[in-house]
Amino acid sequence: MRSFMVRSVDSALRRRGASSGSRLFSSESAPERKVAILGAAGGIGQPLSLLMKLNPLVSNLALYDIAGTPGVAADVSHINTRALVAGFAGEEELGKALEGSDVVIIPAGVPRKPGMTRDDLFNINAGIVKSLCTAIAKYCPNALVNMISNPVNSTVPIASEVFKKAGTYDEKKLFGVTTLDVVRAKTFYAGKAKVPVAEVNVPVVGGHAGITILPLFSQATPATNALSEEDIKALTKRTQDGGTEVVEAKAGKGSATLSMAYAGAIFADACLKGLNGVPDIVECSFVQSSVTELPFFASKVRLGKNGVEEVLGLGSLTDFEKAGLESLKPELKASIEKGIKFAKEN
Ligand SMILES: NC(=O)C1=CN([C@@H]2O[C@H](COP(=O)(O)OP(=O)(O)OC[C@H]3O[C@@H](n4cnc5c(N)ncnc54)[C@H](O)[C@@H]3O)[C@@H](O)[C@H]2O)C=CC1
Ligand SMILES: O=C([O-])CC(=O)C(=O)O
Repeated sequence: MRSFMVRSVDSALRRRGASSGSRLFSSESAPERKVAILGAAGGIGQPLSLLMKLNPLVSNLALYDIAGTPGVAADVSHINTRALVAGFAGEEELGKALEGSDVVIIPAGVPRKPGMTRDDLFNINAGIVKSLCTAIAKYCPNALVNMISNPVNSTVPIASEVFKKAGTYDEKKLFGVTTLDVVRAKTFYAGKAKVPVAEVNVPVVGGHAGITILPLFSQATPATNALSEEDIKALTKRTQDGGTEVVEAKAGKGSATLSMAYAGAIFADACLKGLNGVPDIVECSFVQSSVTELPFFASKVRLGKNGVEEVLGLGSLTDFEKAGLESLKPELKASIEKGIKFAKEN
C-alpha cells in the first residue's frame, strides 16, 4: 500500500512533467535541494510535509512550527524516500530551519471560520508573515518563497516590503500560491464538460479571494462546445467560492487543508523543476507583475533557474472575462495597498 502510494504520487508528478517538459533528473542524479515548511504542524503543513517527503527532488526537508514539529518530523522521517527530515520548534530554531533553503513554503497562520472573509485573517496573519519573512531575509535571502498564508492578496505585498527593507527583495523569487484555484477550476470544468480531468488545463488569473479569482474557461483545454454561457458563469462562481464551500462544509474546523497541501506540493515541485533547469515549467501564481496596472497579479508564469523566468500575458478574453477582470481590480488593489501599508508602518 505504502509503496503503491509513493509510486503513484511520483508517477503523477512524472506525468505532469511529461505534459510541460520532460523530467531531467531521476531521484539519484537530482541536485541537493532543501525545502523548509513554516507552519508544518498545521492542517496544511502536515499533509504538505508528507507530500514533500515523497518528492524525489527534495534532499532535505526542514519542518518548522511554533510547536509540534518534532513529532511530525519523526513520523514523516520514517518514510523510505530520499529527503532527510528535521523538525524545528520555536523561534530560536527558525534560523536553523531556514539556513540553506532553496524553497520556503509558508502555510503558517490562522484559517477562516464560516462567515469570515480571507481579509478577516489579516490582523493575525500579517504579523506572522512579517516575522517569518524577516527571518527568511536573514537566513536564506536567495530562497524561492511560496506564500500560502491568507489573505494572499495582502501577504505577498507584505513579504515584498519586508524583503525590500532588508535589501534582499528579488521579485523573481516571491510567489503567492494560487494553485488551488487552478486545481479546483480543472476539477469543476472536467466534471461539467465531461472530459478526462487529468488532461485538463485552465489558467486562473487575478488574485486569491472571491471575485479576484478569475478562471479563464475560454482558454481551457481540451476545448469543448458543450458548455453554455450559464454553465461558464456557474463554473466561475464555484471556482471563486471554492474556499468558502470547504469552510462551510468543515463547519468551524478550518478551511481547505488536504487539497491545499496537494496544490502546494504541485507548485513547489514546479519551482524545484525550474531551479533544476527543466524547461517549460508553467504554473499560475500571484507575482509582481506588469500584466495589468496592478503591481501584483496572478497569471501564468514560466519558472526557471532563478525563479520567475517570464510572467505571461492574459491571452484573449471573452467579454464575460473582460468584465470580471475590470470588476476584480478595485478589491485587489485595496488588498495589495493594505499589505504594503501594514509592512511600512510596522
Ligand atoms: N493560498 C491558498 O490557496 C490557501 C491558503 N490557506 C491559508 O493557509 C493558512 C494555514 O491554514 P491551516 O493549515 O488550515 O491552519 P492551521 O491552524 O491548521 O495551521 C497553521 C499552523 O501555523 C502555525 N503557526 C502560527 N504562527 C506561526 C508562526 N509564527 N511561525 C510558524 N508557524 C506558525 C500554527 O502553529 C499551526 O500549526 C491559513 O492562513 C489559511 O487561510 C488555506 C487554504 C488555501
Ligand atoms: O478559503 C479559505 O479560507 C482558504 C483558501 O484560501 C482556499 O481554500 O482557497
